[in-house]
Amino acid sequence: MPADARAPLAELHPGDEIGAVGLVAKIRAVLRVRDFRRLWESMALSSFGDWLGLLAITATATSLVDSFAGKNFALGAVLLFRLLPAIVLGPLAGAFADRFDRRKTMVVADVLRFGFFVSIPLVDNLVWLFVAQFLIEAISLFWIPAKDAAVPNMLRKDQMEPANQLSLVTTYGLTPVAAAIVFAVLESIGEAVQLPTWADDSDLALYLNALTFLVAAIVIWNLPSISGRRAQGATVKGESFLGSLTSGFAFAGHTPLVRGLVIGITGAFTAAGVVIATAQFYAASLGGGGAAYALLFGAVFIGLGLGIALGPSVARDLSRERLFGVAIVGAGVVVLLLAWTFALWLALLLVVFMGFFAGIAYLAGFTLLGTEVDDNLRGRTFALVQSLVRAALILSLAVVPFGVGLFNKHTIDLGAFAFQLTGDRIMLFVAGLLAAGVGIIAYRQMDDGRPVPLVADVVTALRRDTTARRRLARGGVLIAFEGGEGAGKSTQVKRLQEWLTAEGLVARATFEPGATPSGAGIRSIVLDRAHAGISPRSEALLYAADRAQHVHDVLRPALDAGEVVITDRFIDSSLAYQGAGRTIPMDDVRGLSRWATQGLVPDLTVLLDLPPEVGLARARGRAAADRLESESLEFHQRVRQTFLALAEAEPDRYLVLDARQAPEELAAAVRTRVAELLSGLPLQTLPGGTPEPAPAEAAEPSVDGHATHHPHAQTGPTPQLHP
Ligand SMILES: Nc1ncnc2c1ncn2[C@@H]1O[C@H](COP(=O)(O)OP(=O)(O)OP(=O)(O)O)[C@@H](O)[C@H]1O
Ligand SMILES: Cc1cn([C@H]2C[C@H](O)[C@@H](COP(=O)(O)O)O2)c(=O)[nH]c1=O
Repeated sequence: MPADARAPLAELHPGDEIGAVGLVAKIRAVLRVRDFRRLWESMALSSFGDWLGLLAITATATSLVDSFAGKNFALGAVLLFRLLPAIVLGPLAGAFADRFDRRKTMVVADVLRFGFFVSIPLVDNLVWLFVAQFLIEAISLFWIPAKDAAVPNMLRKDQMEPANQLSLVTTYGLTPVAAAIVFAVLESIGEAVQLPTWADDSDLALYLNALTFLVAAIVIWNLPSISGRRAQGATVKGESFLGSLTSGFAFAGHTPLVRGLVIGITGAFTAAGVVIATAQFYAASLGGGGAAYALLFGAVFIGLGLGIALGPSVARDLSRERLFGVAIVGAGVVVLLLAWTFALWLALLLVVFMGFFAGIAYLAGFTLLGTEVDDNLRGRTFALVQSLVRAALILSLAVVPFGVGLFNKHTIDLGAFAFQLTGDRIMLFVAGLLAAGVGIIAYRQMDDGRPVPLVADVVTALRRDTTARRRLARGGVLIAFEGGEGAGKSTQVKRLQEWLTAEGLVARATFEPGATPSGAGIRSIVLDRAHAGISPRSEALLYAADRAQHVHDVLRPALDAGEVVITDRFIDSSLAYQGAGRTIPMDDVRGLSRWATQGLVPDLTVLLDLPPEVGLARARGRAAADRLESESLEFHQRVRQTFLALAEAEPDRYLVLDARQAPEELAAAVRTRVAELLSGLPLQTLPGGTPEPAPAEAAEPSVDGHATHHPHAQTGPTPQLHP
């Protein structure tokens, strides 16, 4: 077809799609947002301080008592005082974060934490240590929801997931390691050098920790964007503090998505508490003692890290609502398996998997809270979750030892196989059931009623099978025609569209390159013989750009509406012409096209195969040769061989026809195959199966530049087709 012979189908739409970009690039992009970067830096500093503080406080607490029991009591009390305030103060802190200037809340909290941390070594007394610890935790409860609620205002919705990945890896991966190293260094300095009494033992670590909060306060003070609209004062007009507290609870209770998240997160943390509380008994039962315990502990963190880092890309196509429930159920199933595992190596492997699922669920839940909850309720929602999480942890840590003691040891004799059933394993089993149960409940609460069955959704998402996913989502059908010059593609596309329309289906004919206004510009560049100097790579990029716009403006909307879309050329043309013709590595061309189309693959590709000399002669009978038609015969032979090789690699998805046959014969063969393909699919049908007055109308663009849906069309089962 001549370079300028095609009419544009749709106007350029200004919205840009975000492509599949690597995690590092996404994180870099997030860090380029100045205010988020500063907040992240200060959060990293505070988190480092927190871990250092925990190490220093536990060391100080145990150093302040002498007996073994006393040391254990002091250690337990430190952890209890860390968790306790959240239960009482968490919801209040959330209402505070939603009502008042979040920046001021965070700065005041950091300054107070600085003061209390400095006071611990100065007062040097166990009771004050507990009091200070309680107060620091209580203050942190105001800082955390203010920060969590502020972040979504700094970033785009699609940036929340990488931002959370970065925050979680920083808080649970980088800063604890850094804190442990610094703590060890400070401890050895304390041992090597004679220090004054106000700076001995773990005091240096506590002072350094205090300093981190002061620096964080200064950084946050200089970030006015954290305040947002709250800079002008309280924003919840006409609502008392108590009122906003209760409306926060009501929101969480009555919004299925949030209810599902709260149930899922709380249940998962209860189960996590059980796993933590039984870990030492379990490690002992594996015969590994303290070393096994340390290994299991490390394995959880490896799993968590992998889940947080890789989860979003592994399950890229799955909705986060579904991913959340599925991941909790996954973690629960692994815990159930752990309860019956007696080999250390297997237990370690399962624990990595458990951490992996837990990491995915945590990231998905946290991201959903940030993206789906309105700014004016976000603080309360985050705070409610953190209170429940801590309460769940305390409860399971307190109750589980009784459960373990209660069941004690029983030997189960199955004749050929006897094993010991211990309380810790029974508790683990209960934890697994609990996690799987809450995962299912959360999934049910949060499911948005999409018609795609869960298992098929998960399997196709993991396989990246976009075609199957489109089918599952009751999307339309994409048919591509491929072949060399003059093979008869345009002729067959037109015939097929006319037949489908006569059969009562909404069928859209389109083409590449040039089906959009910007694509038309690209078409005239790539096909104009005057542009002889275009390099192969730039040619490949031009075709990919045309395709990206084509998918965005024409193919996607039409497929989403359930139409049958027939395109004259698609990805295979790039592989054949730019890959084989221009000898660009196939994988590069494939990657480029995949990126441009976001993985869109035709349901059927009809290859009209013709010796290039015949096709070129046909094309030349029609118009003067364009830039690509003017290429050598060897070039066109490579193109033909590549088309054939692509079809050979996937015979089920291709229909290869000898294009030397008469147009009618070809059209009949195409109809037979398409009738088979469409049989029973729910597609857009014309009212009463009435044929369209003019076939081209179905492909008319709307005024906003997007493909239109036929005004009277409806989605229904495909009528019996008559090939
Ligand atoms: N089966 C056929 N046998 C003989 N001639 C045909 C056949 N199909 C189409 N033609 C003729 O060959 C020419 C090219 O056909 P058509 O435009 O459909 O091919 P095309 O593959 O779309 O070409 P291009 O790749 O240049 O866009 C037209 O003149 C058309 O009438
Ligand atoms: C999509 C696509 C096309 N080409 C080439 C193939 C043809 O020579 C022209 C298009 O002309 P037609 O008359 O519309 O068939 O462009 C290509 O090289 N790479 C592609 O991806």
